Amino acid sequence: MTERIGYITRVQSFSACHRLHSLRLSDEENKEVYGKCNNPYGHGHNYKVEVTVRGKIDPVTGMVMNLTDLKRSIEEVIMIPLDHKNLDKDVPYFADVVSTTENLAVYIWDNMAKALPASLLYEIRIHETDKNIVVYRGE
Ligand SMILES: Nc1nc2c(c(=O)[nH]1)N=C([C@H](O)[C@H](O)COP(=O)(O)OP(=O)(O)OP(=O)(O)O)CN2
Ligand SMILES: [Zn+2]
Repeated sequence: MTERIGYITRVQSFSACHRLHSLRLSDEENKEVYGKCNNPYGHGHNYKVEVTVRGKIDPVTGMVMNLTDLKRSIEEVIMIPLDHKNLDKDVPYFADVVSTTENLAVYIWDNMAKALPASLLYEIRIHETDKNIVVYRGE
């Protein structure tokens, strides 16, 4: 029987605040690079994350993986550590990593890759706003 490859995606929203500020730049350089997003009071987003896995459609179960299991991993990797948090202060990873959406995608990728069966994770897509979207595929 021909092997069929499928892609399945689960979408999860969460809210968090952050400030763009690099410890490797001076205060002046931070203002120059990040502009209003370097404001010391920070700002918030309603992030929308799409987690996509790629794999063989099992001929017996009809699934690439059970979406209920994907939902559980997303809860552990995204919702518990990130929802209603200050990314820079509450998430140790961002103590010395700038909380850009690119770096947030890398953080989610690394932790989802550990939580899912080997090689299933295909893509993390984050909508930071309606207009700003970041994609990371583990490269
Ligand atoms: N490469 C990146 N650039 C920027 C990031 C980022 O994560 N990666 N983040 C920001 C800010 O955090 C900020 O969230 C951008 O918000 P804002 O400019 O308000 O968003 P919009 O572009 O959607 O707003 P409009 O003014 O309505 O166009 C900045 N850069
Ligand atoms: Zn922001």
